[in-house]
Amino acid sequence: MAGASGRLAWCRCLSAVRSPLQVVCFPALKLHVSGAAMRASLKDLENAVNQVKLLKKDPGNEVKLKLYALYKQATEGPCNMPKPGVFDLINKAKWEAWNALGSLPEETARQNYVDLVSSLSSSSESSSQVKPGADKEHAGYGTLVVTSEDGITKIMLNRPTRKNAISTQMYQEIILALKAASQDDSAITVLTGNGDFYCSGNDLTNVTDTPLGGIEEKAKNSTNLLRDFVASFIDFPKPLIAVVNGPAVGIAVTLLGLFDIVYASDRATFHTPFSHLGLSPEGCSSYTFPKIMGPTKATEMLTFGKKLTAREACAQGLVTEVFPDATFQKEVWTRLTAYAKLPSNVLRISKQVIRNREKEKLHSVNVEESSIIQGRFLSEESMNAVMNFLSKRAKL
Ligand SMILES: CCCCC/C=C/C(=O)SCCNC(=O)CCNC(=O)[C@H](O)C(C)(C)COP(=O)(O)OP(=O)(O)OC[C@H]1O[C@@H](n2cnc3c(N)ncnc32)[C@H](O)[C@@H]1OP(=O)(O)O
Repeated sequence: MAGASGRLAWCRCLSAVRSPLQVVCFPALKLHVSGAAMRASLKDLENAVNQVKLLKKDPGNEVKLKLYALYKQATEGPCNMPKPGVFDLINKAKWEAWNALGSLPEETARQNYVDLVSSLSSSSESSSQVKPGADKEHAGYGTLVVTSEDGITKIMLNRPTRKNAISTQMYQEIILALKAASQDDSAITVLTGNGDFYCSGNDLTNVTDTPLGGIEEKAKNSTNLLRDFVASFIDFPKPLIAVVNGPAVGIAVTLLGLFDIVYASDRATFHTPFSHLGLSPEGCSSYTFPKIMGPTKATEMLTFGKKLTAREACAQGLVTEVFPDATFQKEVWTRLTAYAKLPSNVLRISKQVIRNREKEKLHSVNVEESSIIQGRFLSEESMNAVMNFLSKRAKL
């Protein structure tokens, strides 16, 4: 079906995504998927394409890429183009957006396109009037988008082209964002990812900025950062909710044991390949995982790197509830908005009653895990694994 409609979409996107710089600079939008009945027709798709032209507000390049990818998937099926070269940034971004949809059925892509346009149209209509409670974006973050609205502070990991890998800057910004959220007047705090991944874990290029003190100093700095980062989750005083919008890897998975609720799209997977990377468990998972799922299931994940589907993770208690990807955002945010209306002081007290007696233990586990991993950072296995990834010889 790679006919005129496909070529039209390509041209449309070429004019929409003007420069790679804009892809980075436009603020990311919330992609609320409407819960409209499934099965948009071809006519609905055509109407939605026309509606895009009438939007009053530029939706930003992230959304345009998403629209492009959904349109291509809806009209041509899974990505059928060769990956563009590294310097062809615009076409590479488009290719990645389309390719990320994998084997999503054409009808689902069509429905998602129509839903996305309808959510953009309604937000574009209301954006001309400043209404109370409208999204308030917190300034000053380079790797996150942090917003507060309707009693919810949302911390969104925002490096979608790196699958939201956690760079050194992102570790530091998450610590700061959690600190700020712990003191703001929101009732609950949510961590989620922008794009098709929740988070691909530690950014493996973090090791490349070795300080003057050499790799020993690098290992020490990384360990201190890891310990402080995990401590900020242990100490977080209000309900902390993970909205796992896609695959999660490494530290993004282990930390889930410190969250109060974990909602996952059925597209999400949970993978902790520490042994493959020459590393040892962190994020207090050596303690929380055996408690959550029992020691043998924890060993399969943490020692042998077994990757779980969202449904498996839910059956094992790591995930609270799984939602179909097509309605994930709508269902989860509807539920969270209702939860956030409960009295915020009671939510805080309730969390602390449930969690506080474990806090001391968790801090001591964190210190112990961090000291063990410091040795692992310097091991030959770990360095080889990182080098293999960086030289593109290995992927999980
Ligand atoms: C403070 C220290 C803490 C230390 C504790 C360690 C904790 C951990 O989290 S261990 C786990 C670390 N994570 C990984 O090993 C994941 C590595 N990434 C991958 O295997 C894959 O990228 C993937 C499976 C996550 C996704 O594959 P795919 O869908 O095919 O997408 P790409 O590989 O093309 O990714 C796009 C782009 O993003 C780069 N990237 C993805 N993840 C990472 C990462 N974790 N670190 C650095 N870079 C990452 C990837 O290299 C691609 O870049 P380009 O090729 O330049 O486009």
